[in-house]
Amino acid sequence: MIQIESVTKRYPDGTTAVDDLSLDIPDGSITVLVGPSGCGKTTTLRMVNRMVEPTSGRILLDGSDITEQPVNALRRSMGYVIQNAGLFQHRTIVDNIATVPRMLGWDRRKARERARELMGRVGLDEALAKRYPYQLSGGQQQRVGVARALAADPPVLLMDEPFSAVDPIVRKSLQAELLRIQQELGKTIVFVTHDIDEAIRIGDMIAVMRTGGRLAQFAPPQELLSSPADEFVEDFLGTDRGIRRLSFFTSDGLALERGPVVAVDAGAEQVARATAAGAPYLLLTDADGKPLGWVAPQDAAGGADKVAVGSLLPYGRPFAAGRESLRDALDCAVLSPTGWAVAVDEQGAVAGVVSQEAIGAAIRSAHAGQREDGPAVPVRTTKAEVAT
Ligand SMILES: Nc1ncnc2c1ncn2[C@@H]1O[C@H](COP(=O)(O)OP(=O)(O)OP(=O)(O)O)[C@@H](O)[C@H]1O
Repeated sequence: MIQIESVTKRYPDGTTAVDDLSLDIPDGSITVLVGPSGCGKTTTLRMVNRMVEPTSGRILLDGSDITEQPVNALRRSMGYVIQNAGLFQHRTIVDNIATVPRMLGWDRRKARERARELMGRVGLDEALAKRYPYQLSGGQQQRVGVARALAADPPVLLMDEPFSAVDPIVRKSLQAELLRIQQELGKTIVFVTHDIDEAIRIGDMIAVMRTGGRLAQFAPPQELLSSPADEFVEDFLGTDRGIRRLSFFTSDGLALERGPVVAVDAGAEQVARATAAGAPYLLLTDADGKPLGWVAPQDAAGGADKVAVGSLLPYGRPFAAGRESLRDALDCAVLSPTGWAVAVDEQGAVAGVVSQEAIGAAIRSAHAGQREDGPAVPVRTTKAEVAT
């Protein structure tokens, strides 16, 4: 655990960058420092690896004051990733990643082997190993930066706005990759960003800082969204926090209906049975159970096999039953022309359909459950999928 105890940093020009900050950063999870520009996030991160020394207070790593060990040893136990990756331009990708192992005295072959293994782990094609950084995209360079920080297998990763310079789609895939790596390797990650959406997507714990280097709130994302400590945090979270909070509720408990689902070769009798279930539309599926589209019951009364597939209403984006959140289910229902969301299993076959009203009821009961039981525990798989 990293414990930041009453730490203050005043720069020589009198700027107070961090003011009496105390934080317990748990092991094996992602803690995000978030806040407006200039609120002291980078200064805090750099005090953890002693690139900046506090004016007062102290920082403990596994119970020991970090000033008690040689600074080089401390930094070797902490990978460091920065915006734009900070790669060595004159070194190949594989040698960039092998930098720290080489510094630690590994022979070249072993260090390069490790580097190639890490390329796979961060989703880089091995064919890029011999290239130079300028021959890679921004997103690929950030992956190299993460691989380089992981090379000596440090227990701690410090990441300073690592994904800020890439476009939103690449950024989402880097976030998903980080969550996957975190699940596999269980590192203690301290991540700085000014983007609250990024913080909510990847953080297990989020420290919201305000200008002047003071802590506004330290809480898991779902608690931040449900109970912001004050107006500053509320404003910082933005207007749609109710919707975003739904990302933390699984779609597990949704009552999926199979009644209105009929195969494309269903005859008039089966259609009549499905119609009797009372849903305003029927969902037709192909021979593998995959969704084809919606049809009004009266238009299929002669049998689903008589309906032209081209005339079906589109089913929109289905959601993965149980694996995606209530937010995904609601999004699917809102975007569906019928107001019903389609749930699919891992093979993409229809698991059932669900109306906006039923999703609304599930949201109400999830909120009621949360009020009784305290903050909901985030579903990690859901979270990883949110980031993809
Ligand atoms: N070396 C320095 N000397 C003087 N003031 C500094 C120094 N480094 C940072 N500051 C000031 O300290 C405050 C906190 O800076 P810091 O970089 O930690 O903030 P930040 O939250 O990471 O900002 P950003 O999101 O813009 O990167 C700012 O007012 C900044 O101008």
